[in-house]
Amino acid sequence: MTTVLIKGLGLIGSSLALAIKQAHPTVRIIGMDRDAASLSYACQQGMIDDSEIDLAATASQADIIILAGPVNVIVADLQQLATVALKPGVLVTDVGSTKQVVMRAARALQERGVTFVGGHPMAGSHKSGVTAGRANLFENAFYFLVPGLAAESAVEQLQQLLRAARVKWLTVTAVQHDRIVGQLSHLPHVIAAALVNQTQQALADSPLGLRLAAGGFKSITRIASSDPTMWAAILMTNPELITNQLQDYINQLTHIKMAITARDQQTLHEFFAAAKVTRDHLGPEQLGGLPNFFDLFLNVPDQVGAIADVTQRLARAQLSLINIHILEIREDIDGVLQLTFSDANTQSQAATLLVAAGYQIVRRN
Ligand SMILES: NC(=O)c1ccc[n+]([C@@H]2O[C@H](COP(=O)([O-])OP(=O)(O)OC[C@H]3O[C@@H](n4cnc5c(N)ncnc54)[C@H](O)[C@@H]3O)[C@@H](O)[C@H]2O)c1
Ligand SMILES: O=C(O)C(=O)C[C@]1(C(=O)O)C=C[C@@H](O)C=C1
Repeated sequence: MTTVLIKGLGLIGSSLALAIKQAHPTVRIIGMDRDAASLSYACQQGMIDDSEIDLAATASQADIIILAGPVNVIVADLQQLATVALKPGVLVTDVGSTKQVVMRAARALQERGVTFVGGHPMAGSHKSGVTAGRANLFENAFYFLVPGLAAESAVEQLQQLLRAARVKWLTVTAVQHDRIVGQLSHLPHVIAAALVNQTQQALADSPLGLRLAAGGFKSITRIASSDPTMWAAILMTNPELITNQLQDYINQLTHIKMAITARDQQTLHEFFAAAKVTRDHLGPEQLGGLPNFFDLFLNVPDQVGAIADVTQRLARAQLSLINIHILEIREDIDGVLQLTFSDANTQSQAATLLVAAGYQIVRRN
């Protein structure tokens, strides 16, 4: 029986566990996480078979080890794995969003003859944690592989293990990876967070402030809701490339600022026209991955049992919730519940059901 150890059972680790179980129900999955509640949730949901807390003591049981914590934790795990007993023939991989630092950290392990394949599914979400995990999170998305010194058979073994994830595999070097992903993922996260922070400050004196935002602000800033720990770790492990890309971006802003100052209509038009041509050629089929998560924002009264009423109605109709988040419940004032579903159909059925029960949907994403 194959044993897979997944360390870090958050969004990505749990989604991989679900995909592995789907294609290989007999594989034994050992889950590791510093958060006990995540481990017990994963056990209850059948994502994992066993939970452990000590990597050094558990690693030797595994045929495949998947490191799925924040990048700095992956680096520390690789350093630790280089010093402990491992099964002969074990395959180690990771899912970290930066690859040069990870490949460097894997060297000591490789020098011991252990196979390491760097990995990075280019899909995810601004949501984090085990409750957001789902088997089809990566469907149709690119999954970068950095084989380094690993043999082709090791890559095939990993692809076979994760076949239910239905990804598009792409082999790259660590340098290629960090440059492309820096531009397509790391830089946008910096920009989104900077825009939210700057807007918050700029509108601090406006009574409704950010609440007046419509589609434009919401689309460009969704990812500002991502996990700060994960993103700090990513920027700390790809600093040179990101600062260069950030400087190029600042140059673009300076250029457009100068055009606005000079009332240079032609430059402004060219600026937007060039971006439109590029973006219009990127249809959904060119952009990897399925749409993300489907949210309903619901007004709920400040009454005992109000949240239970919502969840019970959904459960009776067999409409599965991925996540529930209380955004605001203040005494004597209606609160807002954020309900997250895995697909548009469930979201729409839930909306119909809840509206029929008298609830008011204030927003849907
Ligand atoms: N979120 C995304 O969109 C995305 C996409 C692709 C890859 N990644 C990468 O995948 C990795 C995991 O990201 P995620 O979105 O699943 O994050 P997450 O926050 O949902 O999960 C991380 C998990 O690691 C656990 N953890 C943190 N430090 C730990 C430690 N020292 N020991 C044990 N467990 C620890 C946390 O408790 C949490 O359960 C990161 O390296 C990230 O860069 C993220
Ligand atoms: O969809 C999102 O919310 C994501 O941020 C996913 C996203 C990205 O596209 O930037 C984030 C980090 C990853 O390493 C890969 C994918």
